[in-house]
Amino acid sequence: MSDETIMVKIRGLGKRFGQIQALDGVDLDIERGRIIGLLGANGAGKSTLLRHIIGLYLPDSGWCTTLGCDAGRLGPPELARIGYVHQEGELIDWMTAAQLIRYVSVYYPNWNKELEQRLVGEYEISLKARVGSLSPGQRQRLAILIAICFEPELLILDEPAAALDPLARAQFLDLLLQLIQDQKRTIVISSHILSDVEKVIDQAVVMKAGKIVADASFDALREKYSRVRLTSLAGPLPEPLDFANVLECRRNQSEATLTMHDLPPELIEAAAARIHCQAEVHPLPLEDIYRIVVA
Ligand SMILES: Nc1ncnc2c1ncn2[C@@H]1O[C@H](COP(=O)(O)OP(=O)(O)OP(=O)(O)O)[C@@H](O)[C@H]1O
Repeated sequence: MSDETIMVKIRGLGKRFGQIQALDGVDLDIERGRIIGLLGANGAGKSTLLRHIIGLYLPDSGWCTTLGCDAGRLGPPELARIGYVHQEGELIDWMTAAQLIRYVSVYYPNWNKELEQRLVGEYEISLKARVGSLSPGQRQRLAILIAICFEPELLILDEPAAALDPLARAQFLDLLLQLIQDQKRTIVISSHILSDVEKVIDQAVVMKAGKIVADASFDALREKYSRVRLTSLAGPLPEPLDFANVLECRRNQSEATLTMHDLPPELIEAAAARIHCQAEVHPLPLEDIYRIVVA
């Protein structure tokens, strides 16, 4: 794949904080135009990985290039193409929201004034309020506005929705969906709210104890895992059920719900017909896929 299409390339990345191996041999390619969900339990290494991508941390071993440049040496031209929103977003507290927006926007020739005005309205940002007086959710909205309005090619979102109320989260997801209409934009989003993430991502990267344990297109994961509801058409279900590739089974006399992997719907339906059952095959929600992958 040409380097033009790879926004971030990571090989053998390792980072230790004292006794803690926060990253342990991470390899990852992030392609242009993708929206990637970075998932993992608390302490899995997500924020540490994202901070390496933008050069805030330097690796102990391995390397990371971002926009074709060693991440530790990103300069103003590259940083002007990267947006970053994180949980502890540091904003300038003594300014009003309006002053902060103006202060940031002058640095960016691409600043999208129309998007700014739309987000100020949709997010109900009080322009006259001092940044330091805003609630965590209001600060988060302001941080999102600032990271998005200069139209970065690469947008790194570290738990961007953690402080948002359900309505603001839904608005934020809509906004992400609009942003990715632009095929050139790439978004990496870490979040624990998997029901949100699954609405927008097309690649899932799952971390556990500093390693990547899954890196796949979301479509491939949804093909790999399925939930099957079996209903007996004649008499009780056989005991045991003669099905391959079953990860979990809940059943009673006449119905069963199976979590399965690597079995196409045609084969599931054929196996169900052999035991006189009807099978409904559904994709597995991301939350369940995640549970299986990190087990
Ligand atoms: N600056 C630091 N100093 C010391 N330890 C750190 C530092 N940053 C991260 N760690 C440790 O590295 C590990 C990975 O942390 P990281 O913040 O990357 O995890 P995470 O997956 O983002 O977690 P969460 O979902 O809770 O945000 C944790 O054990 C954390 O305590």
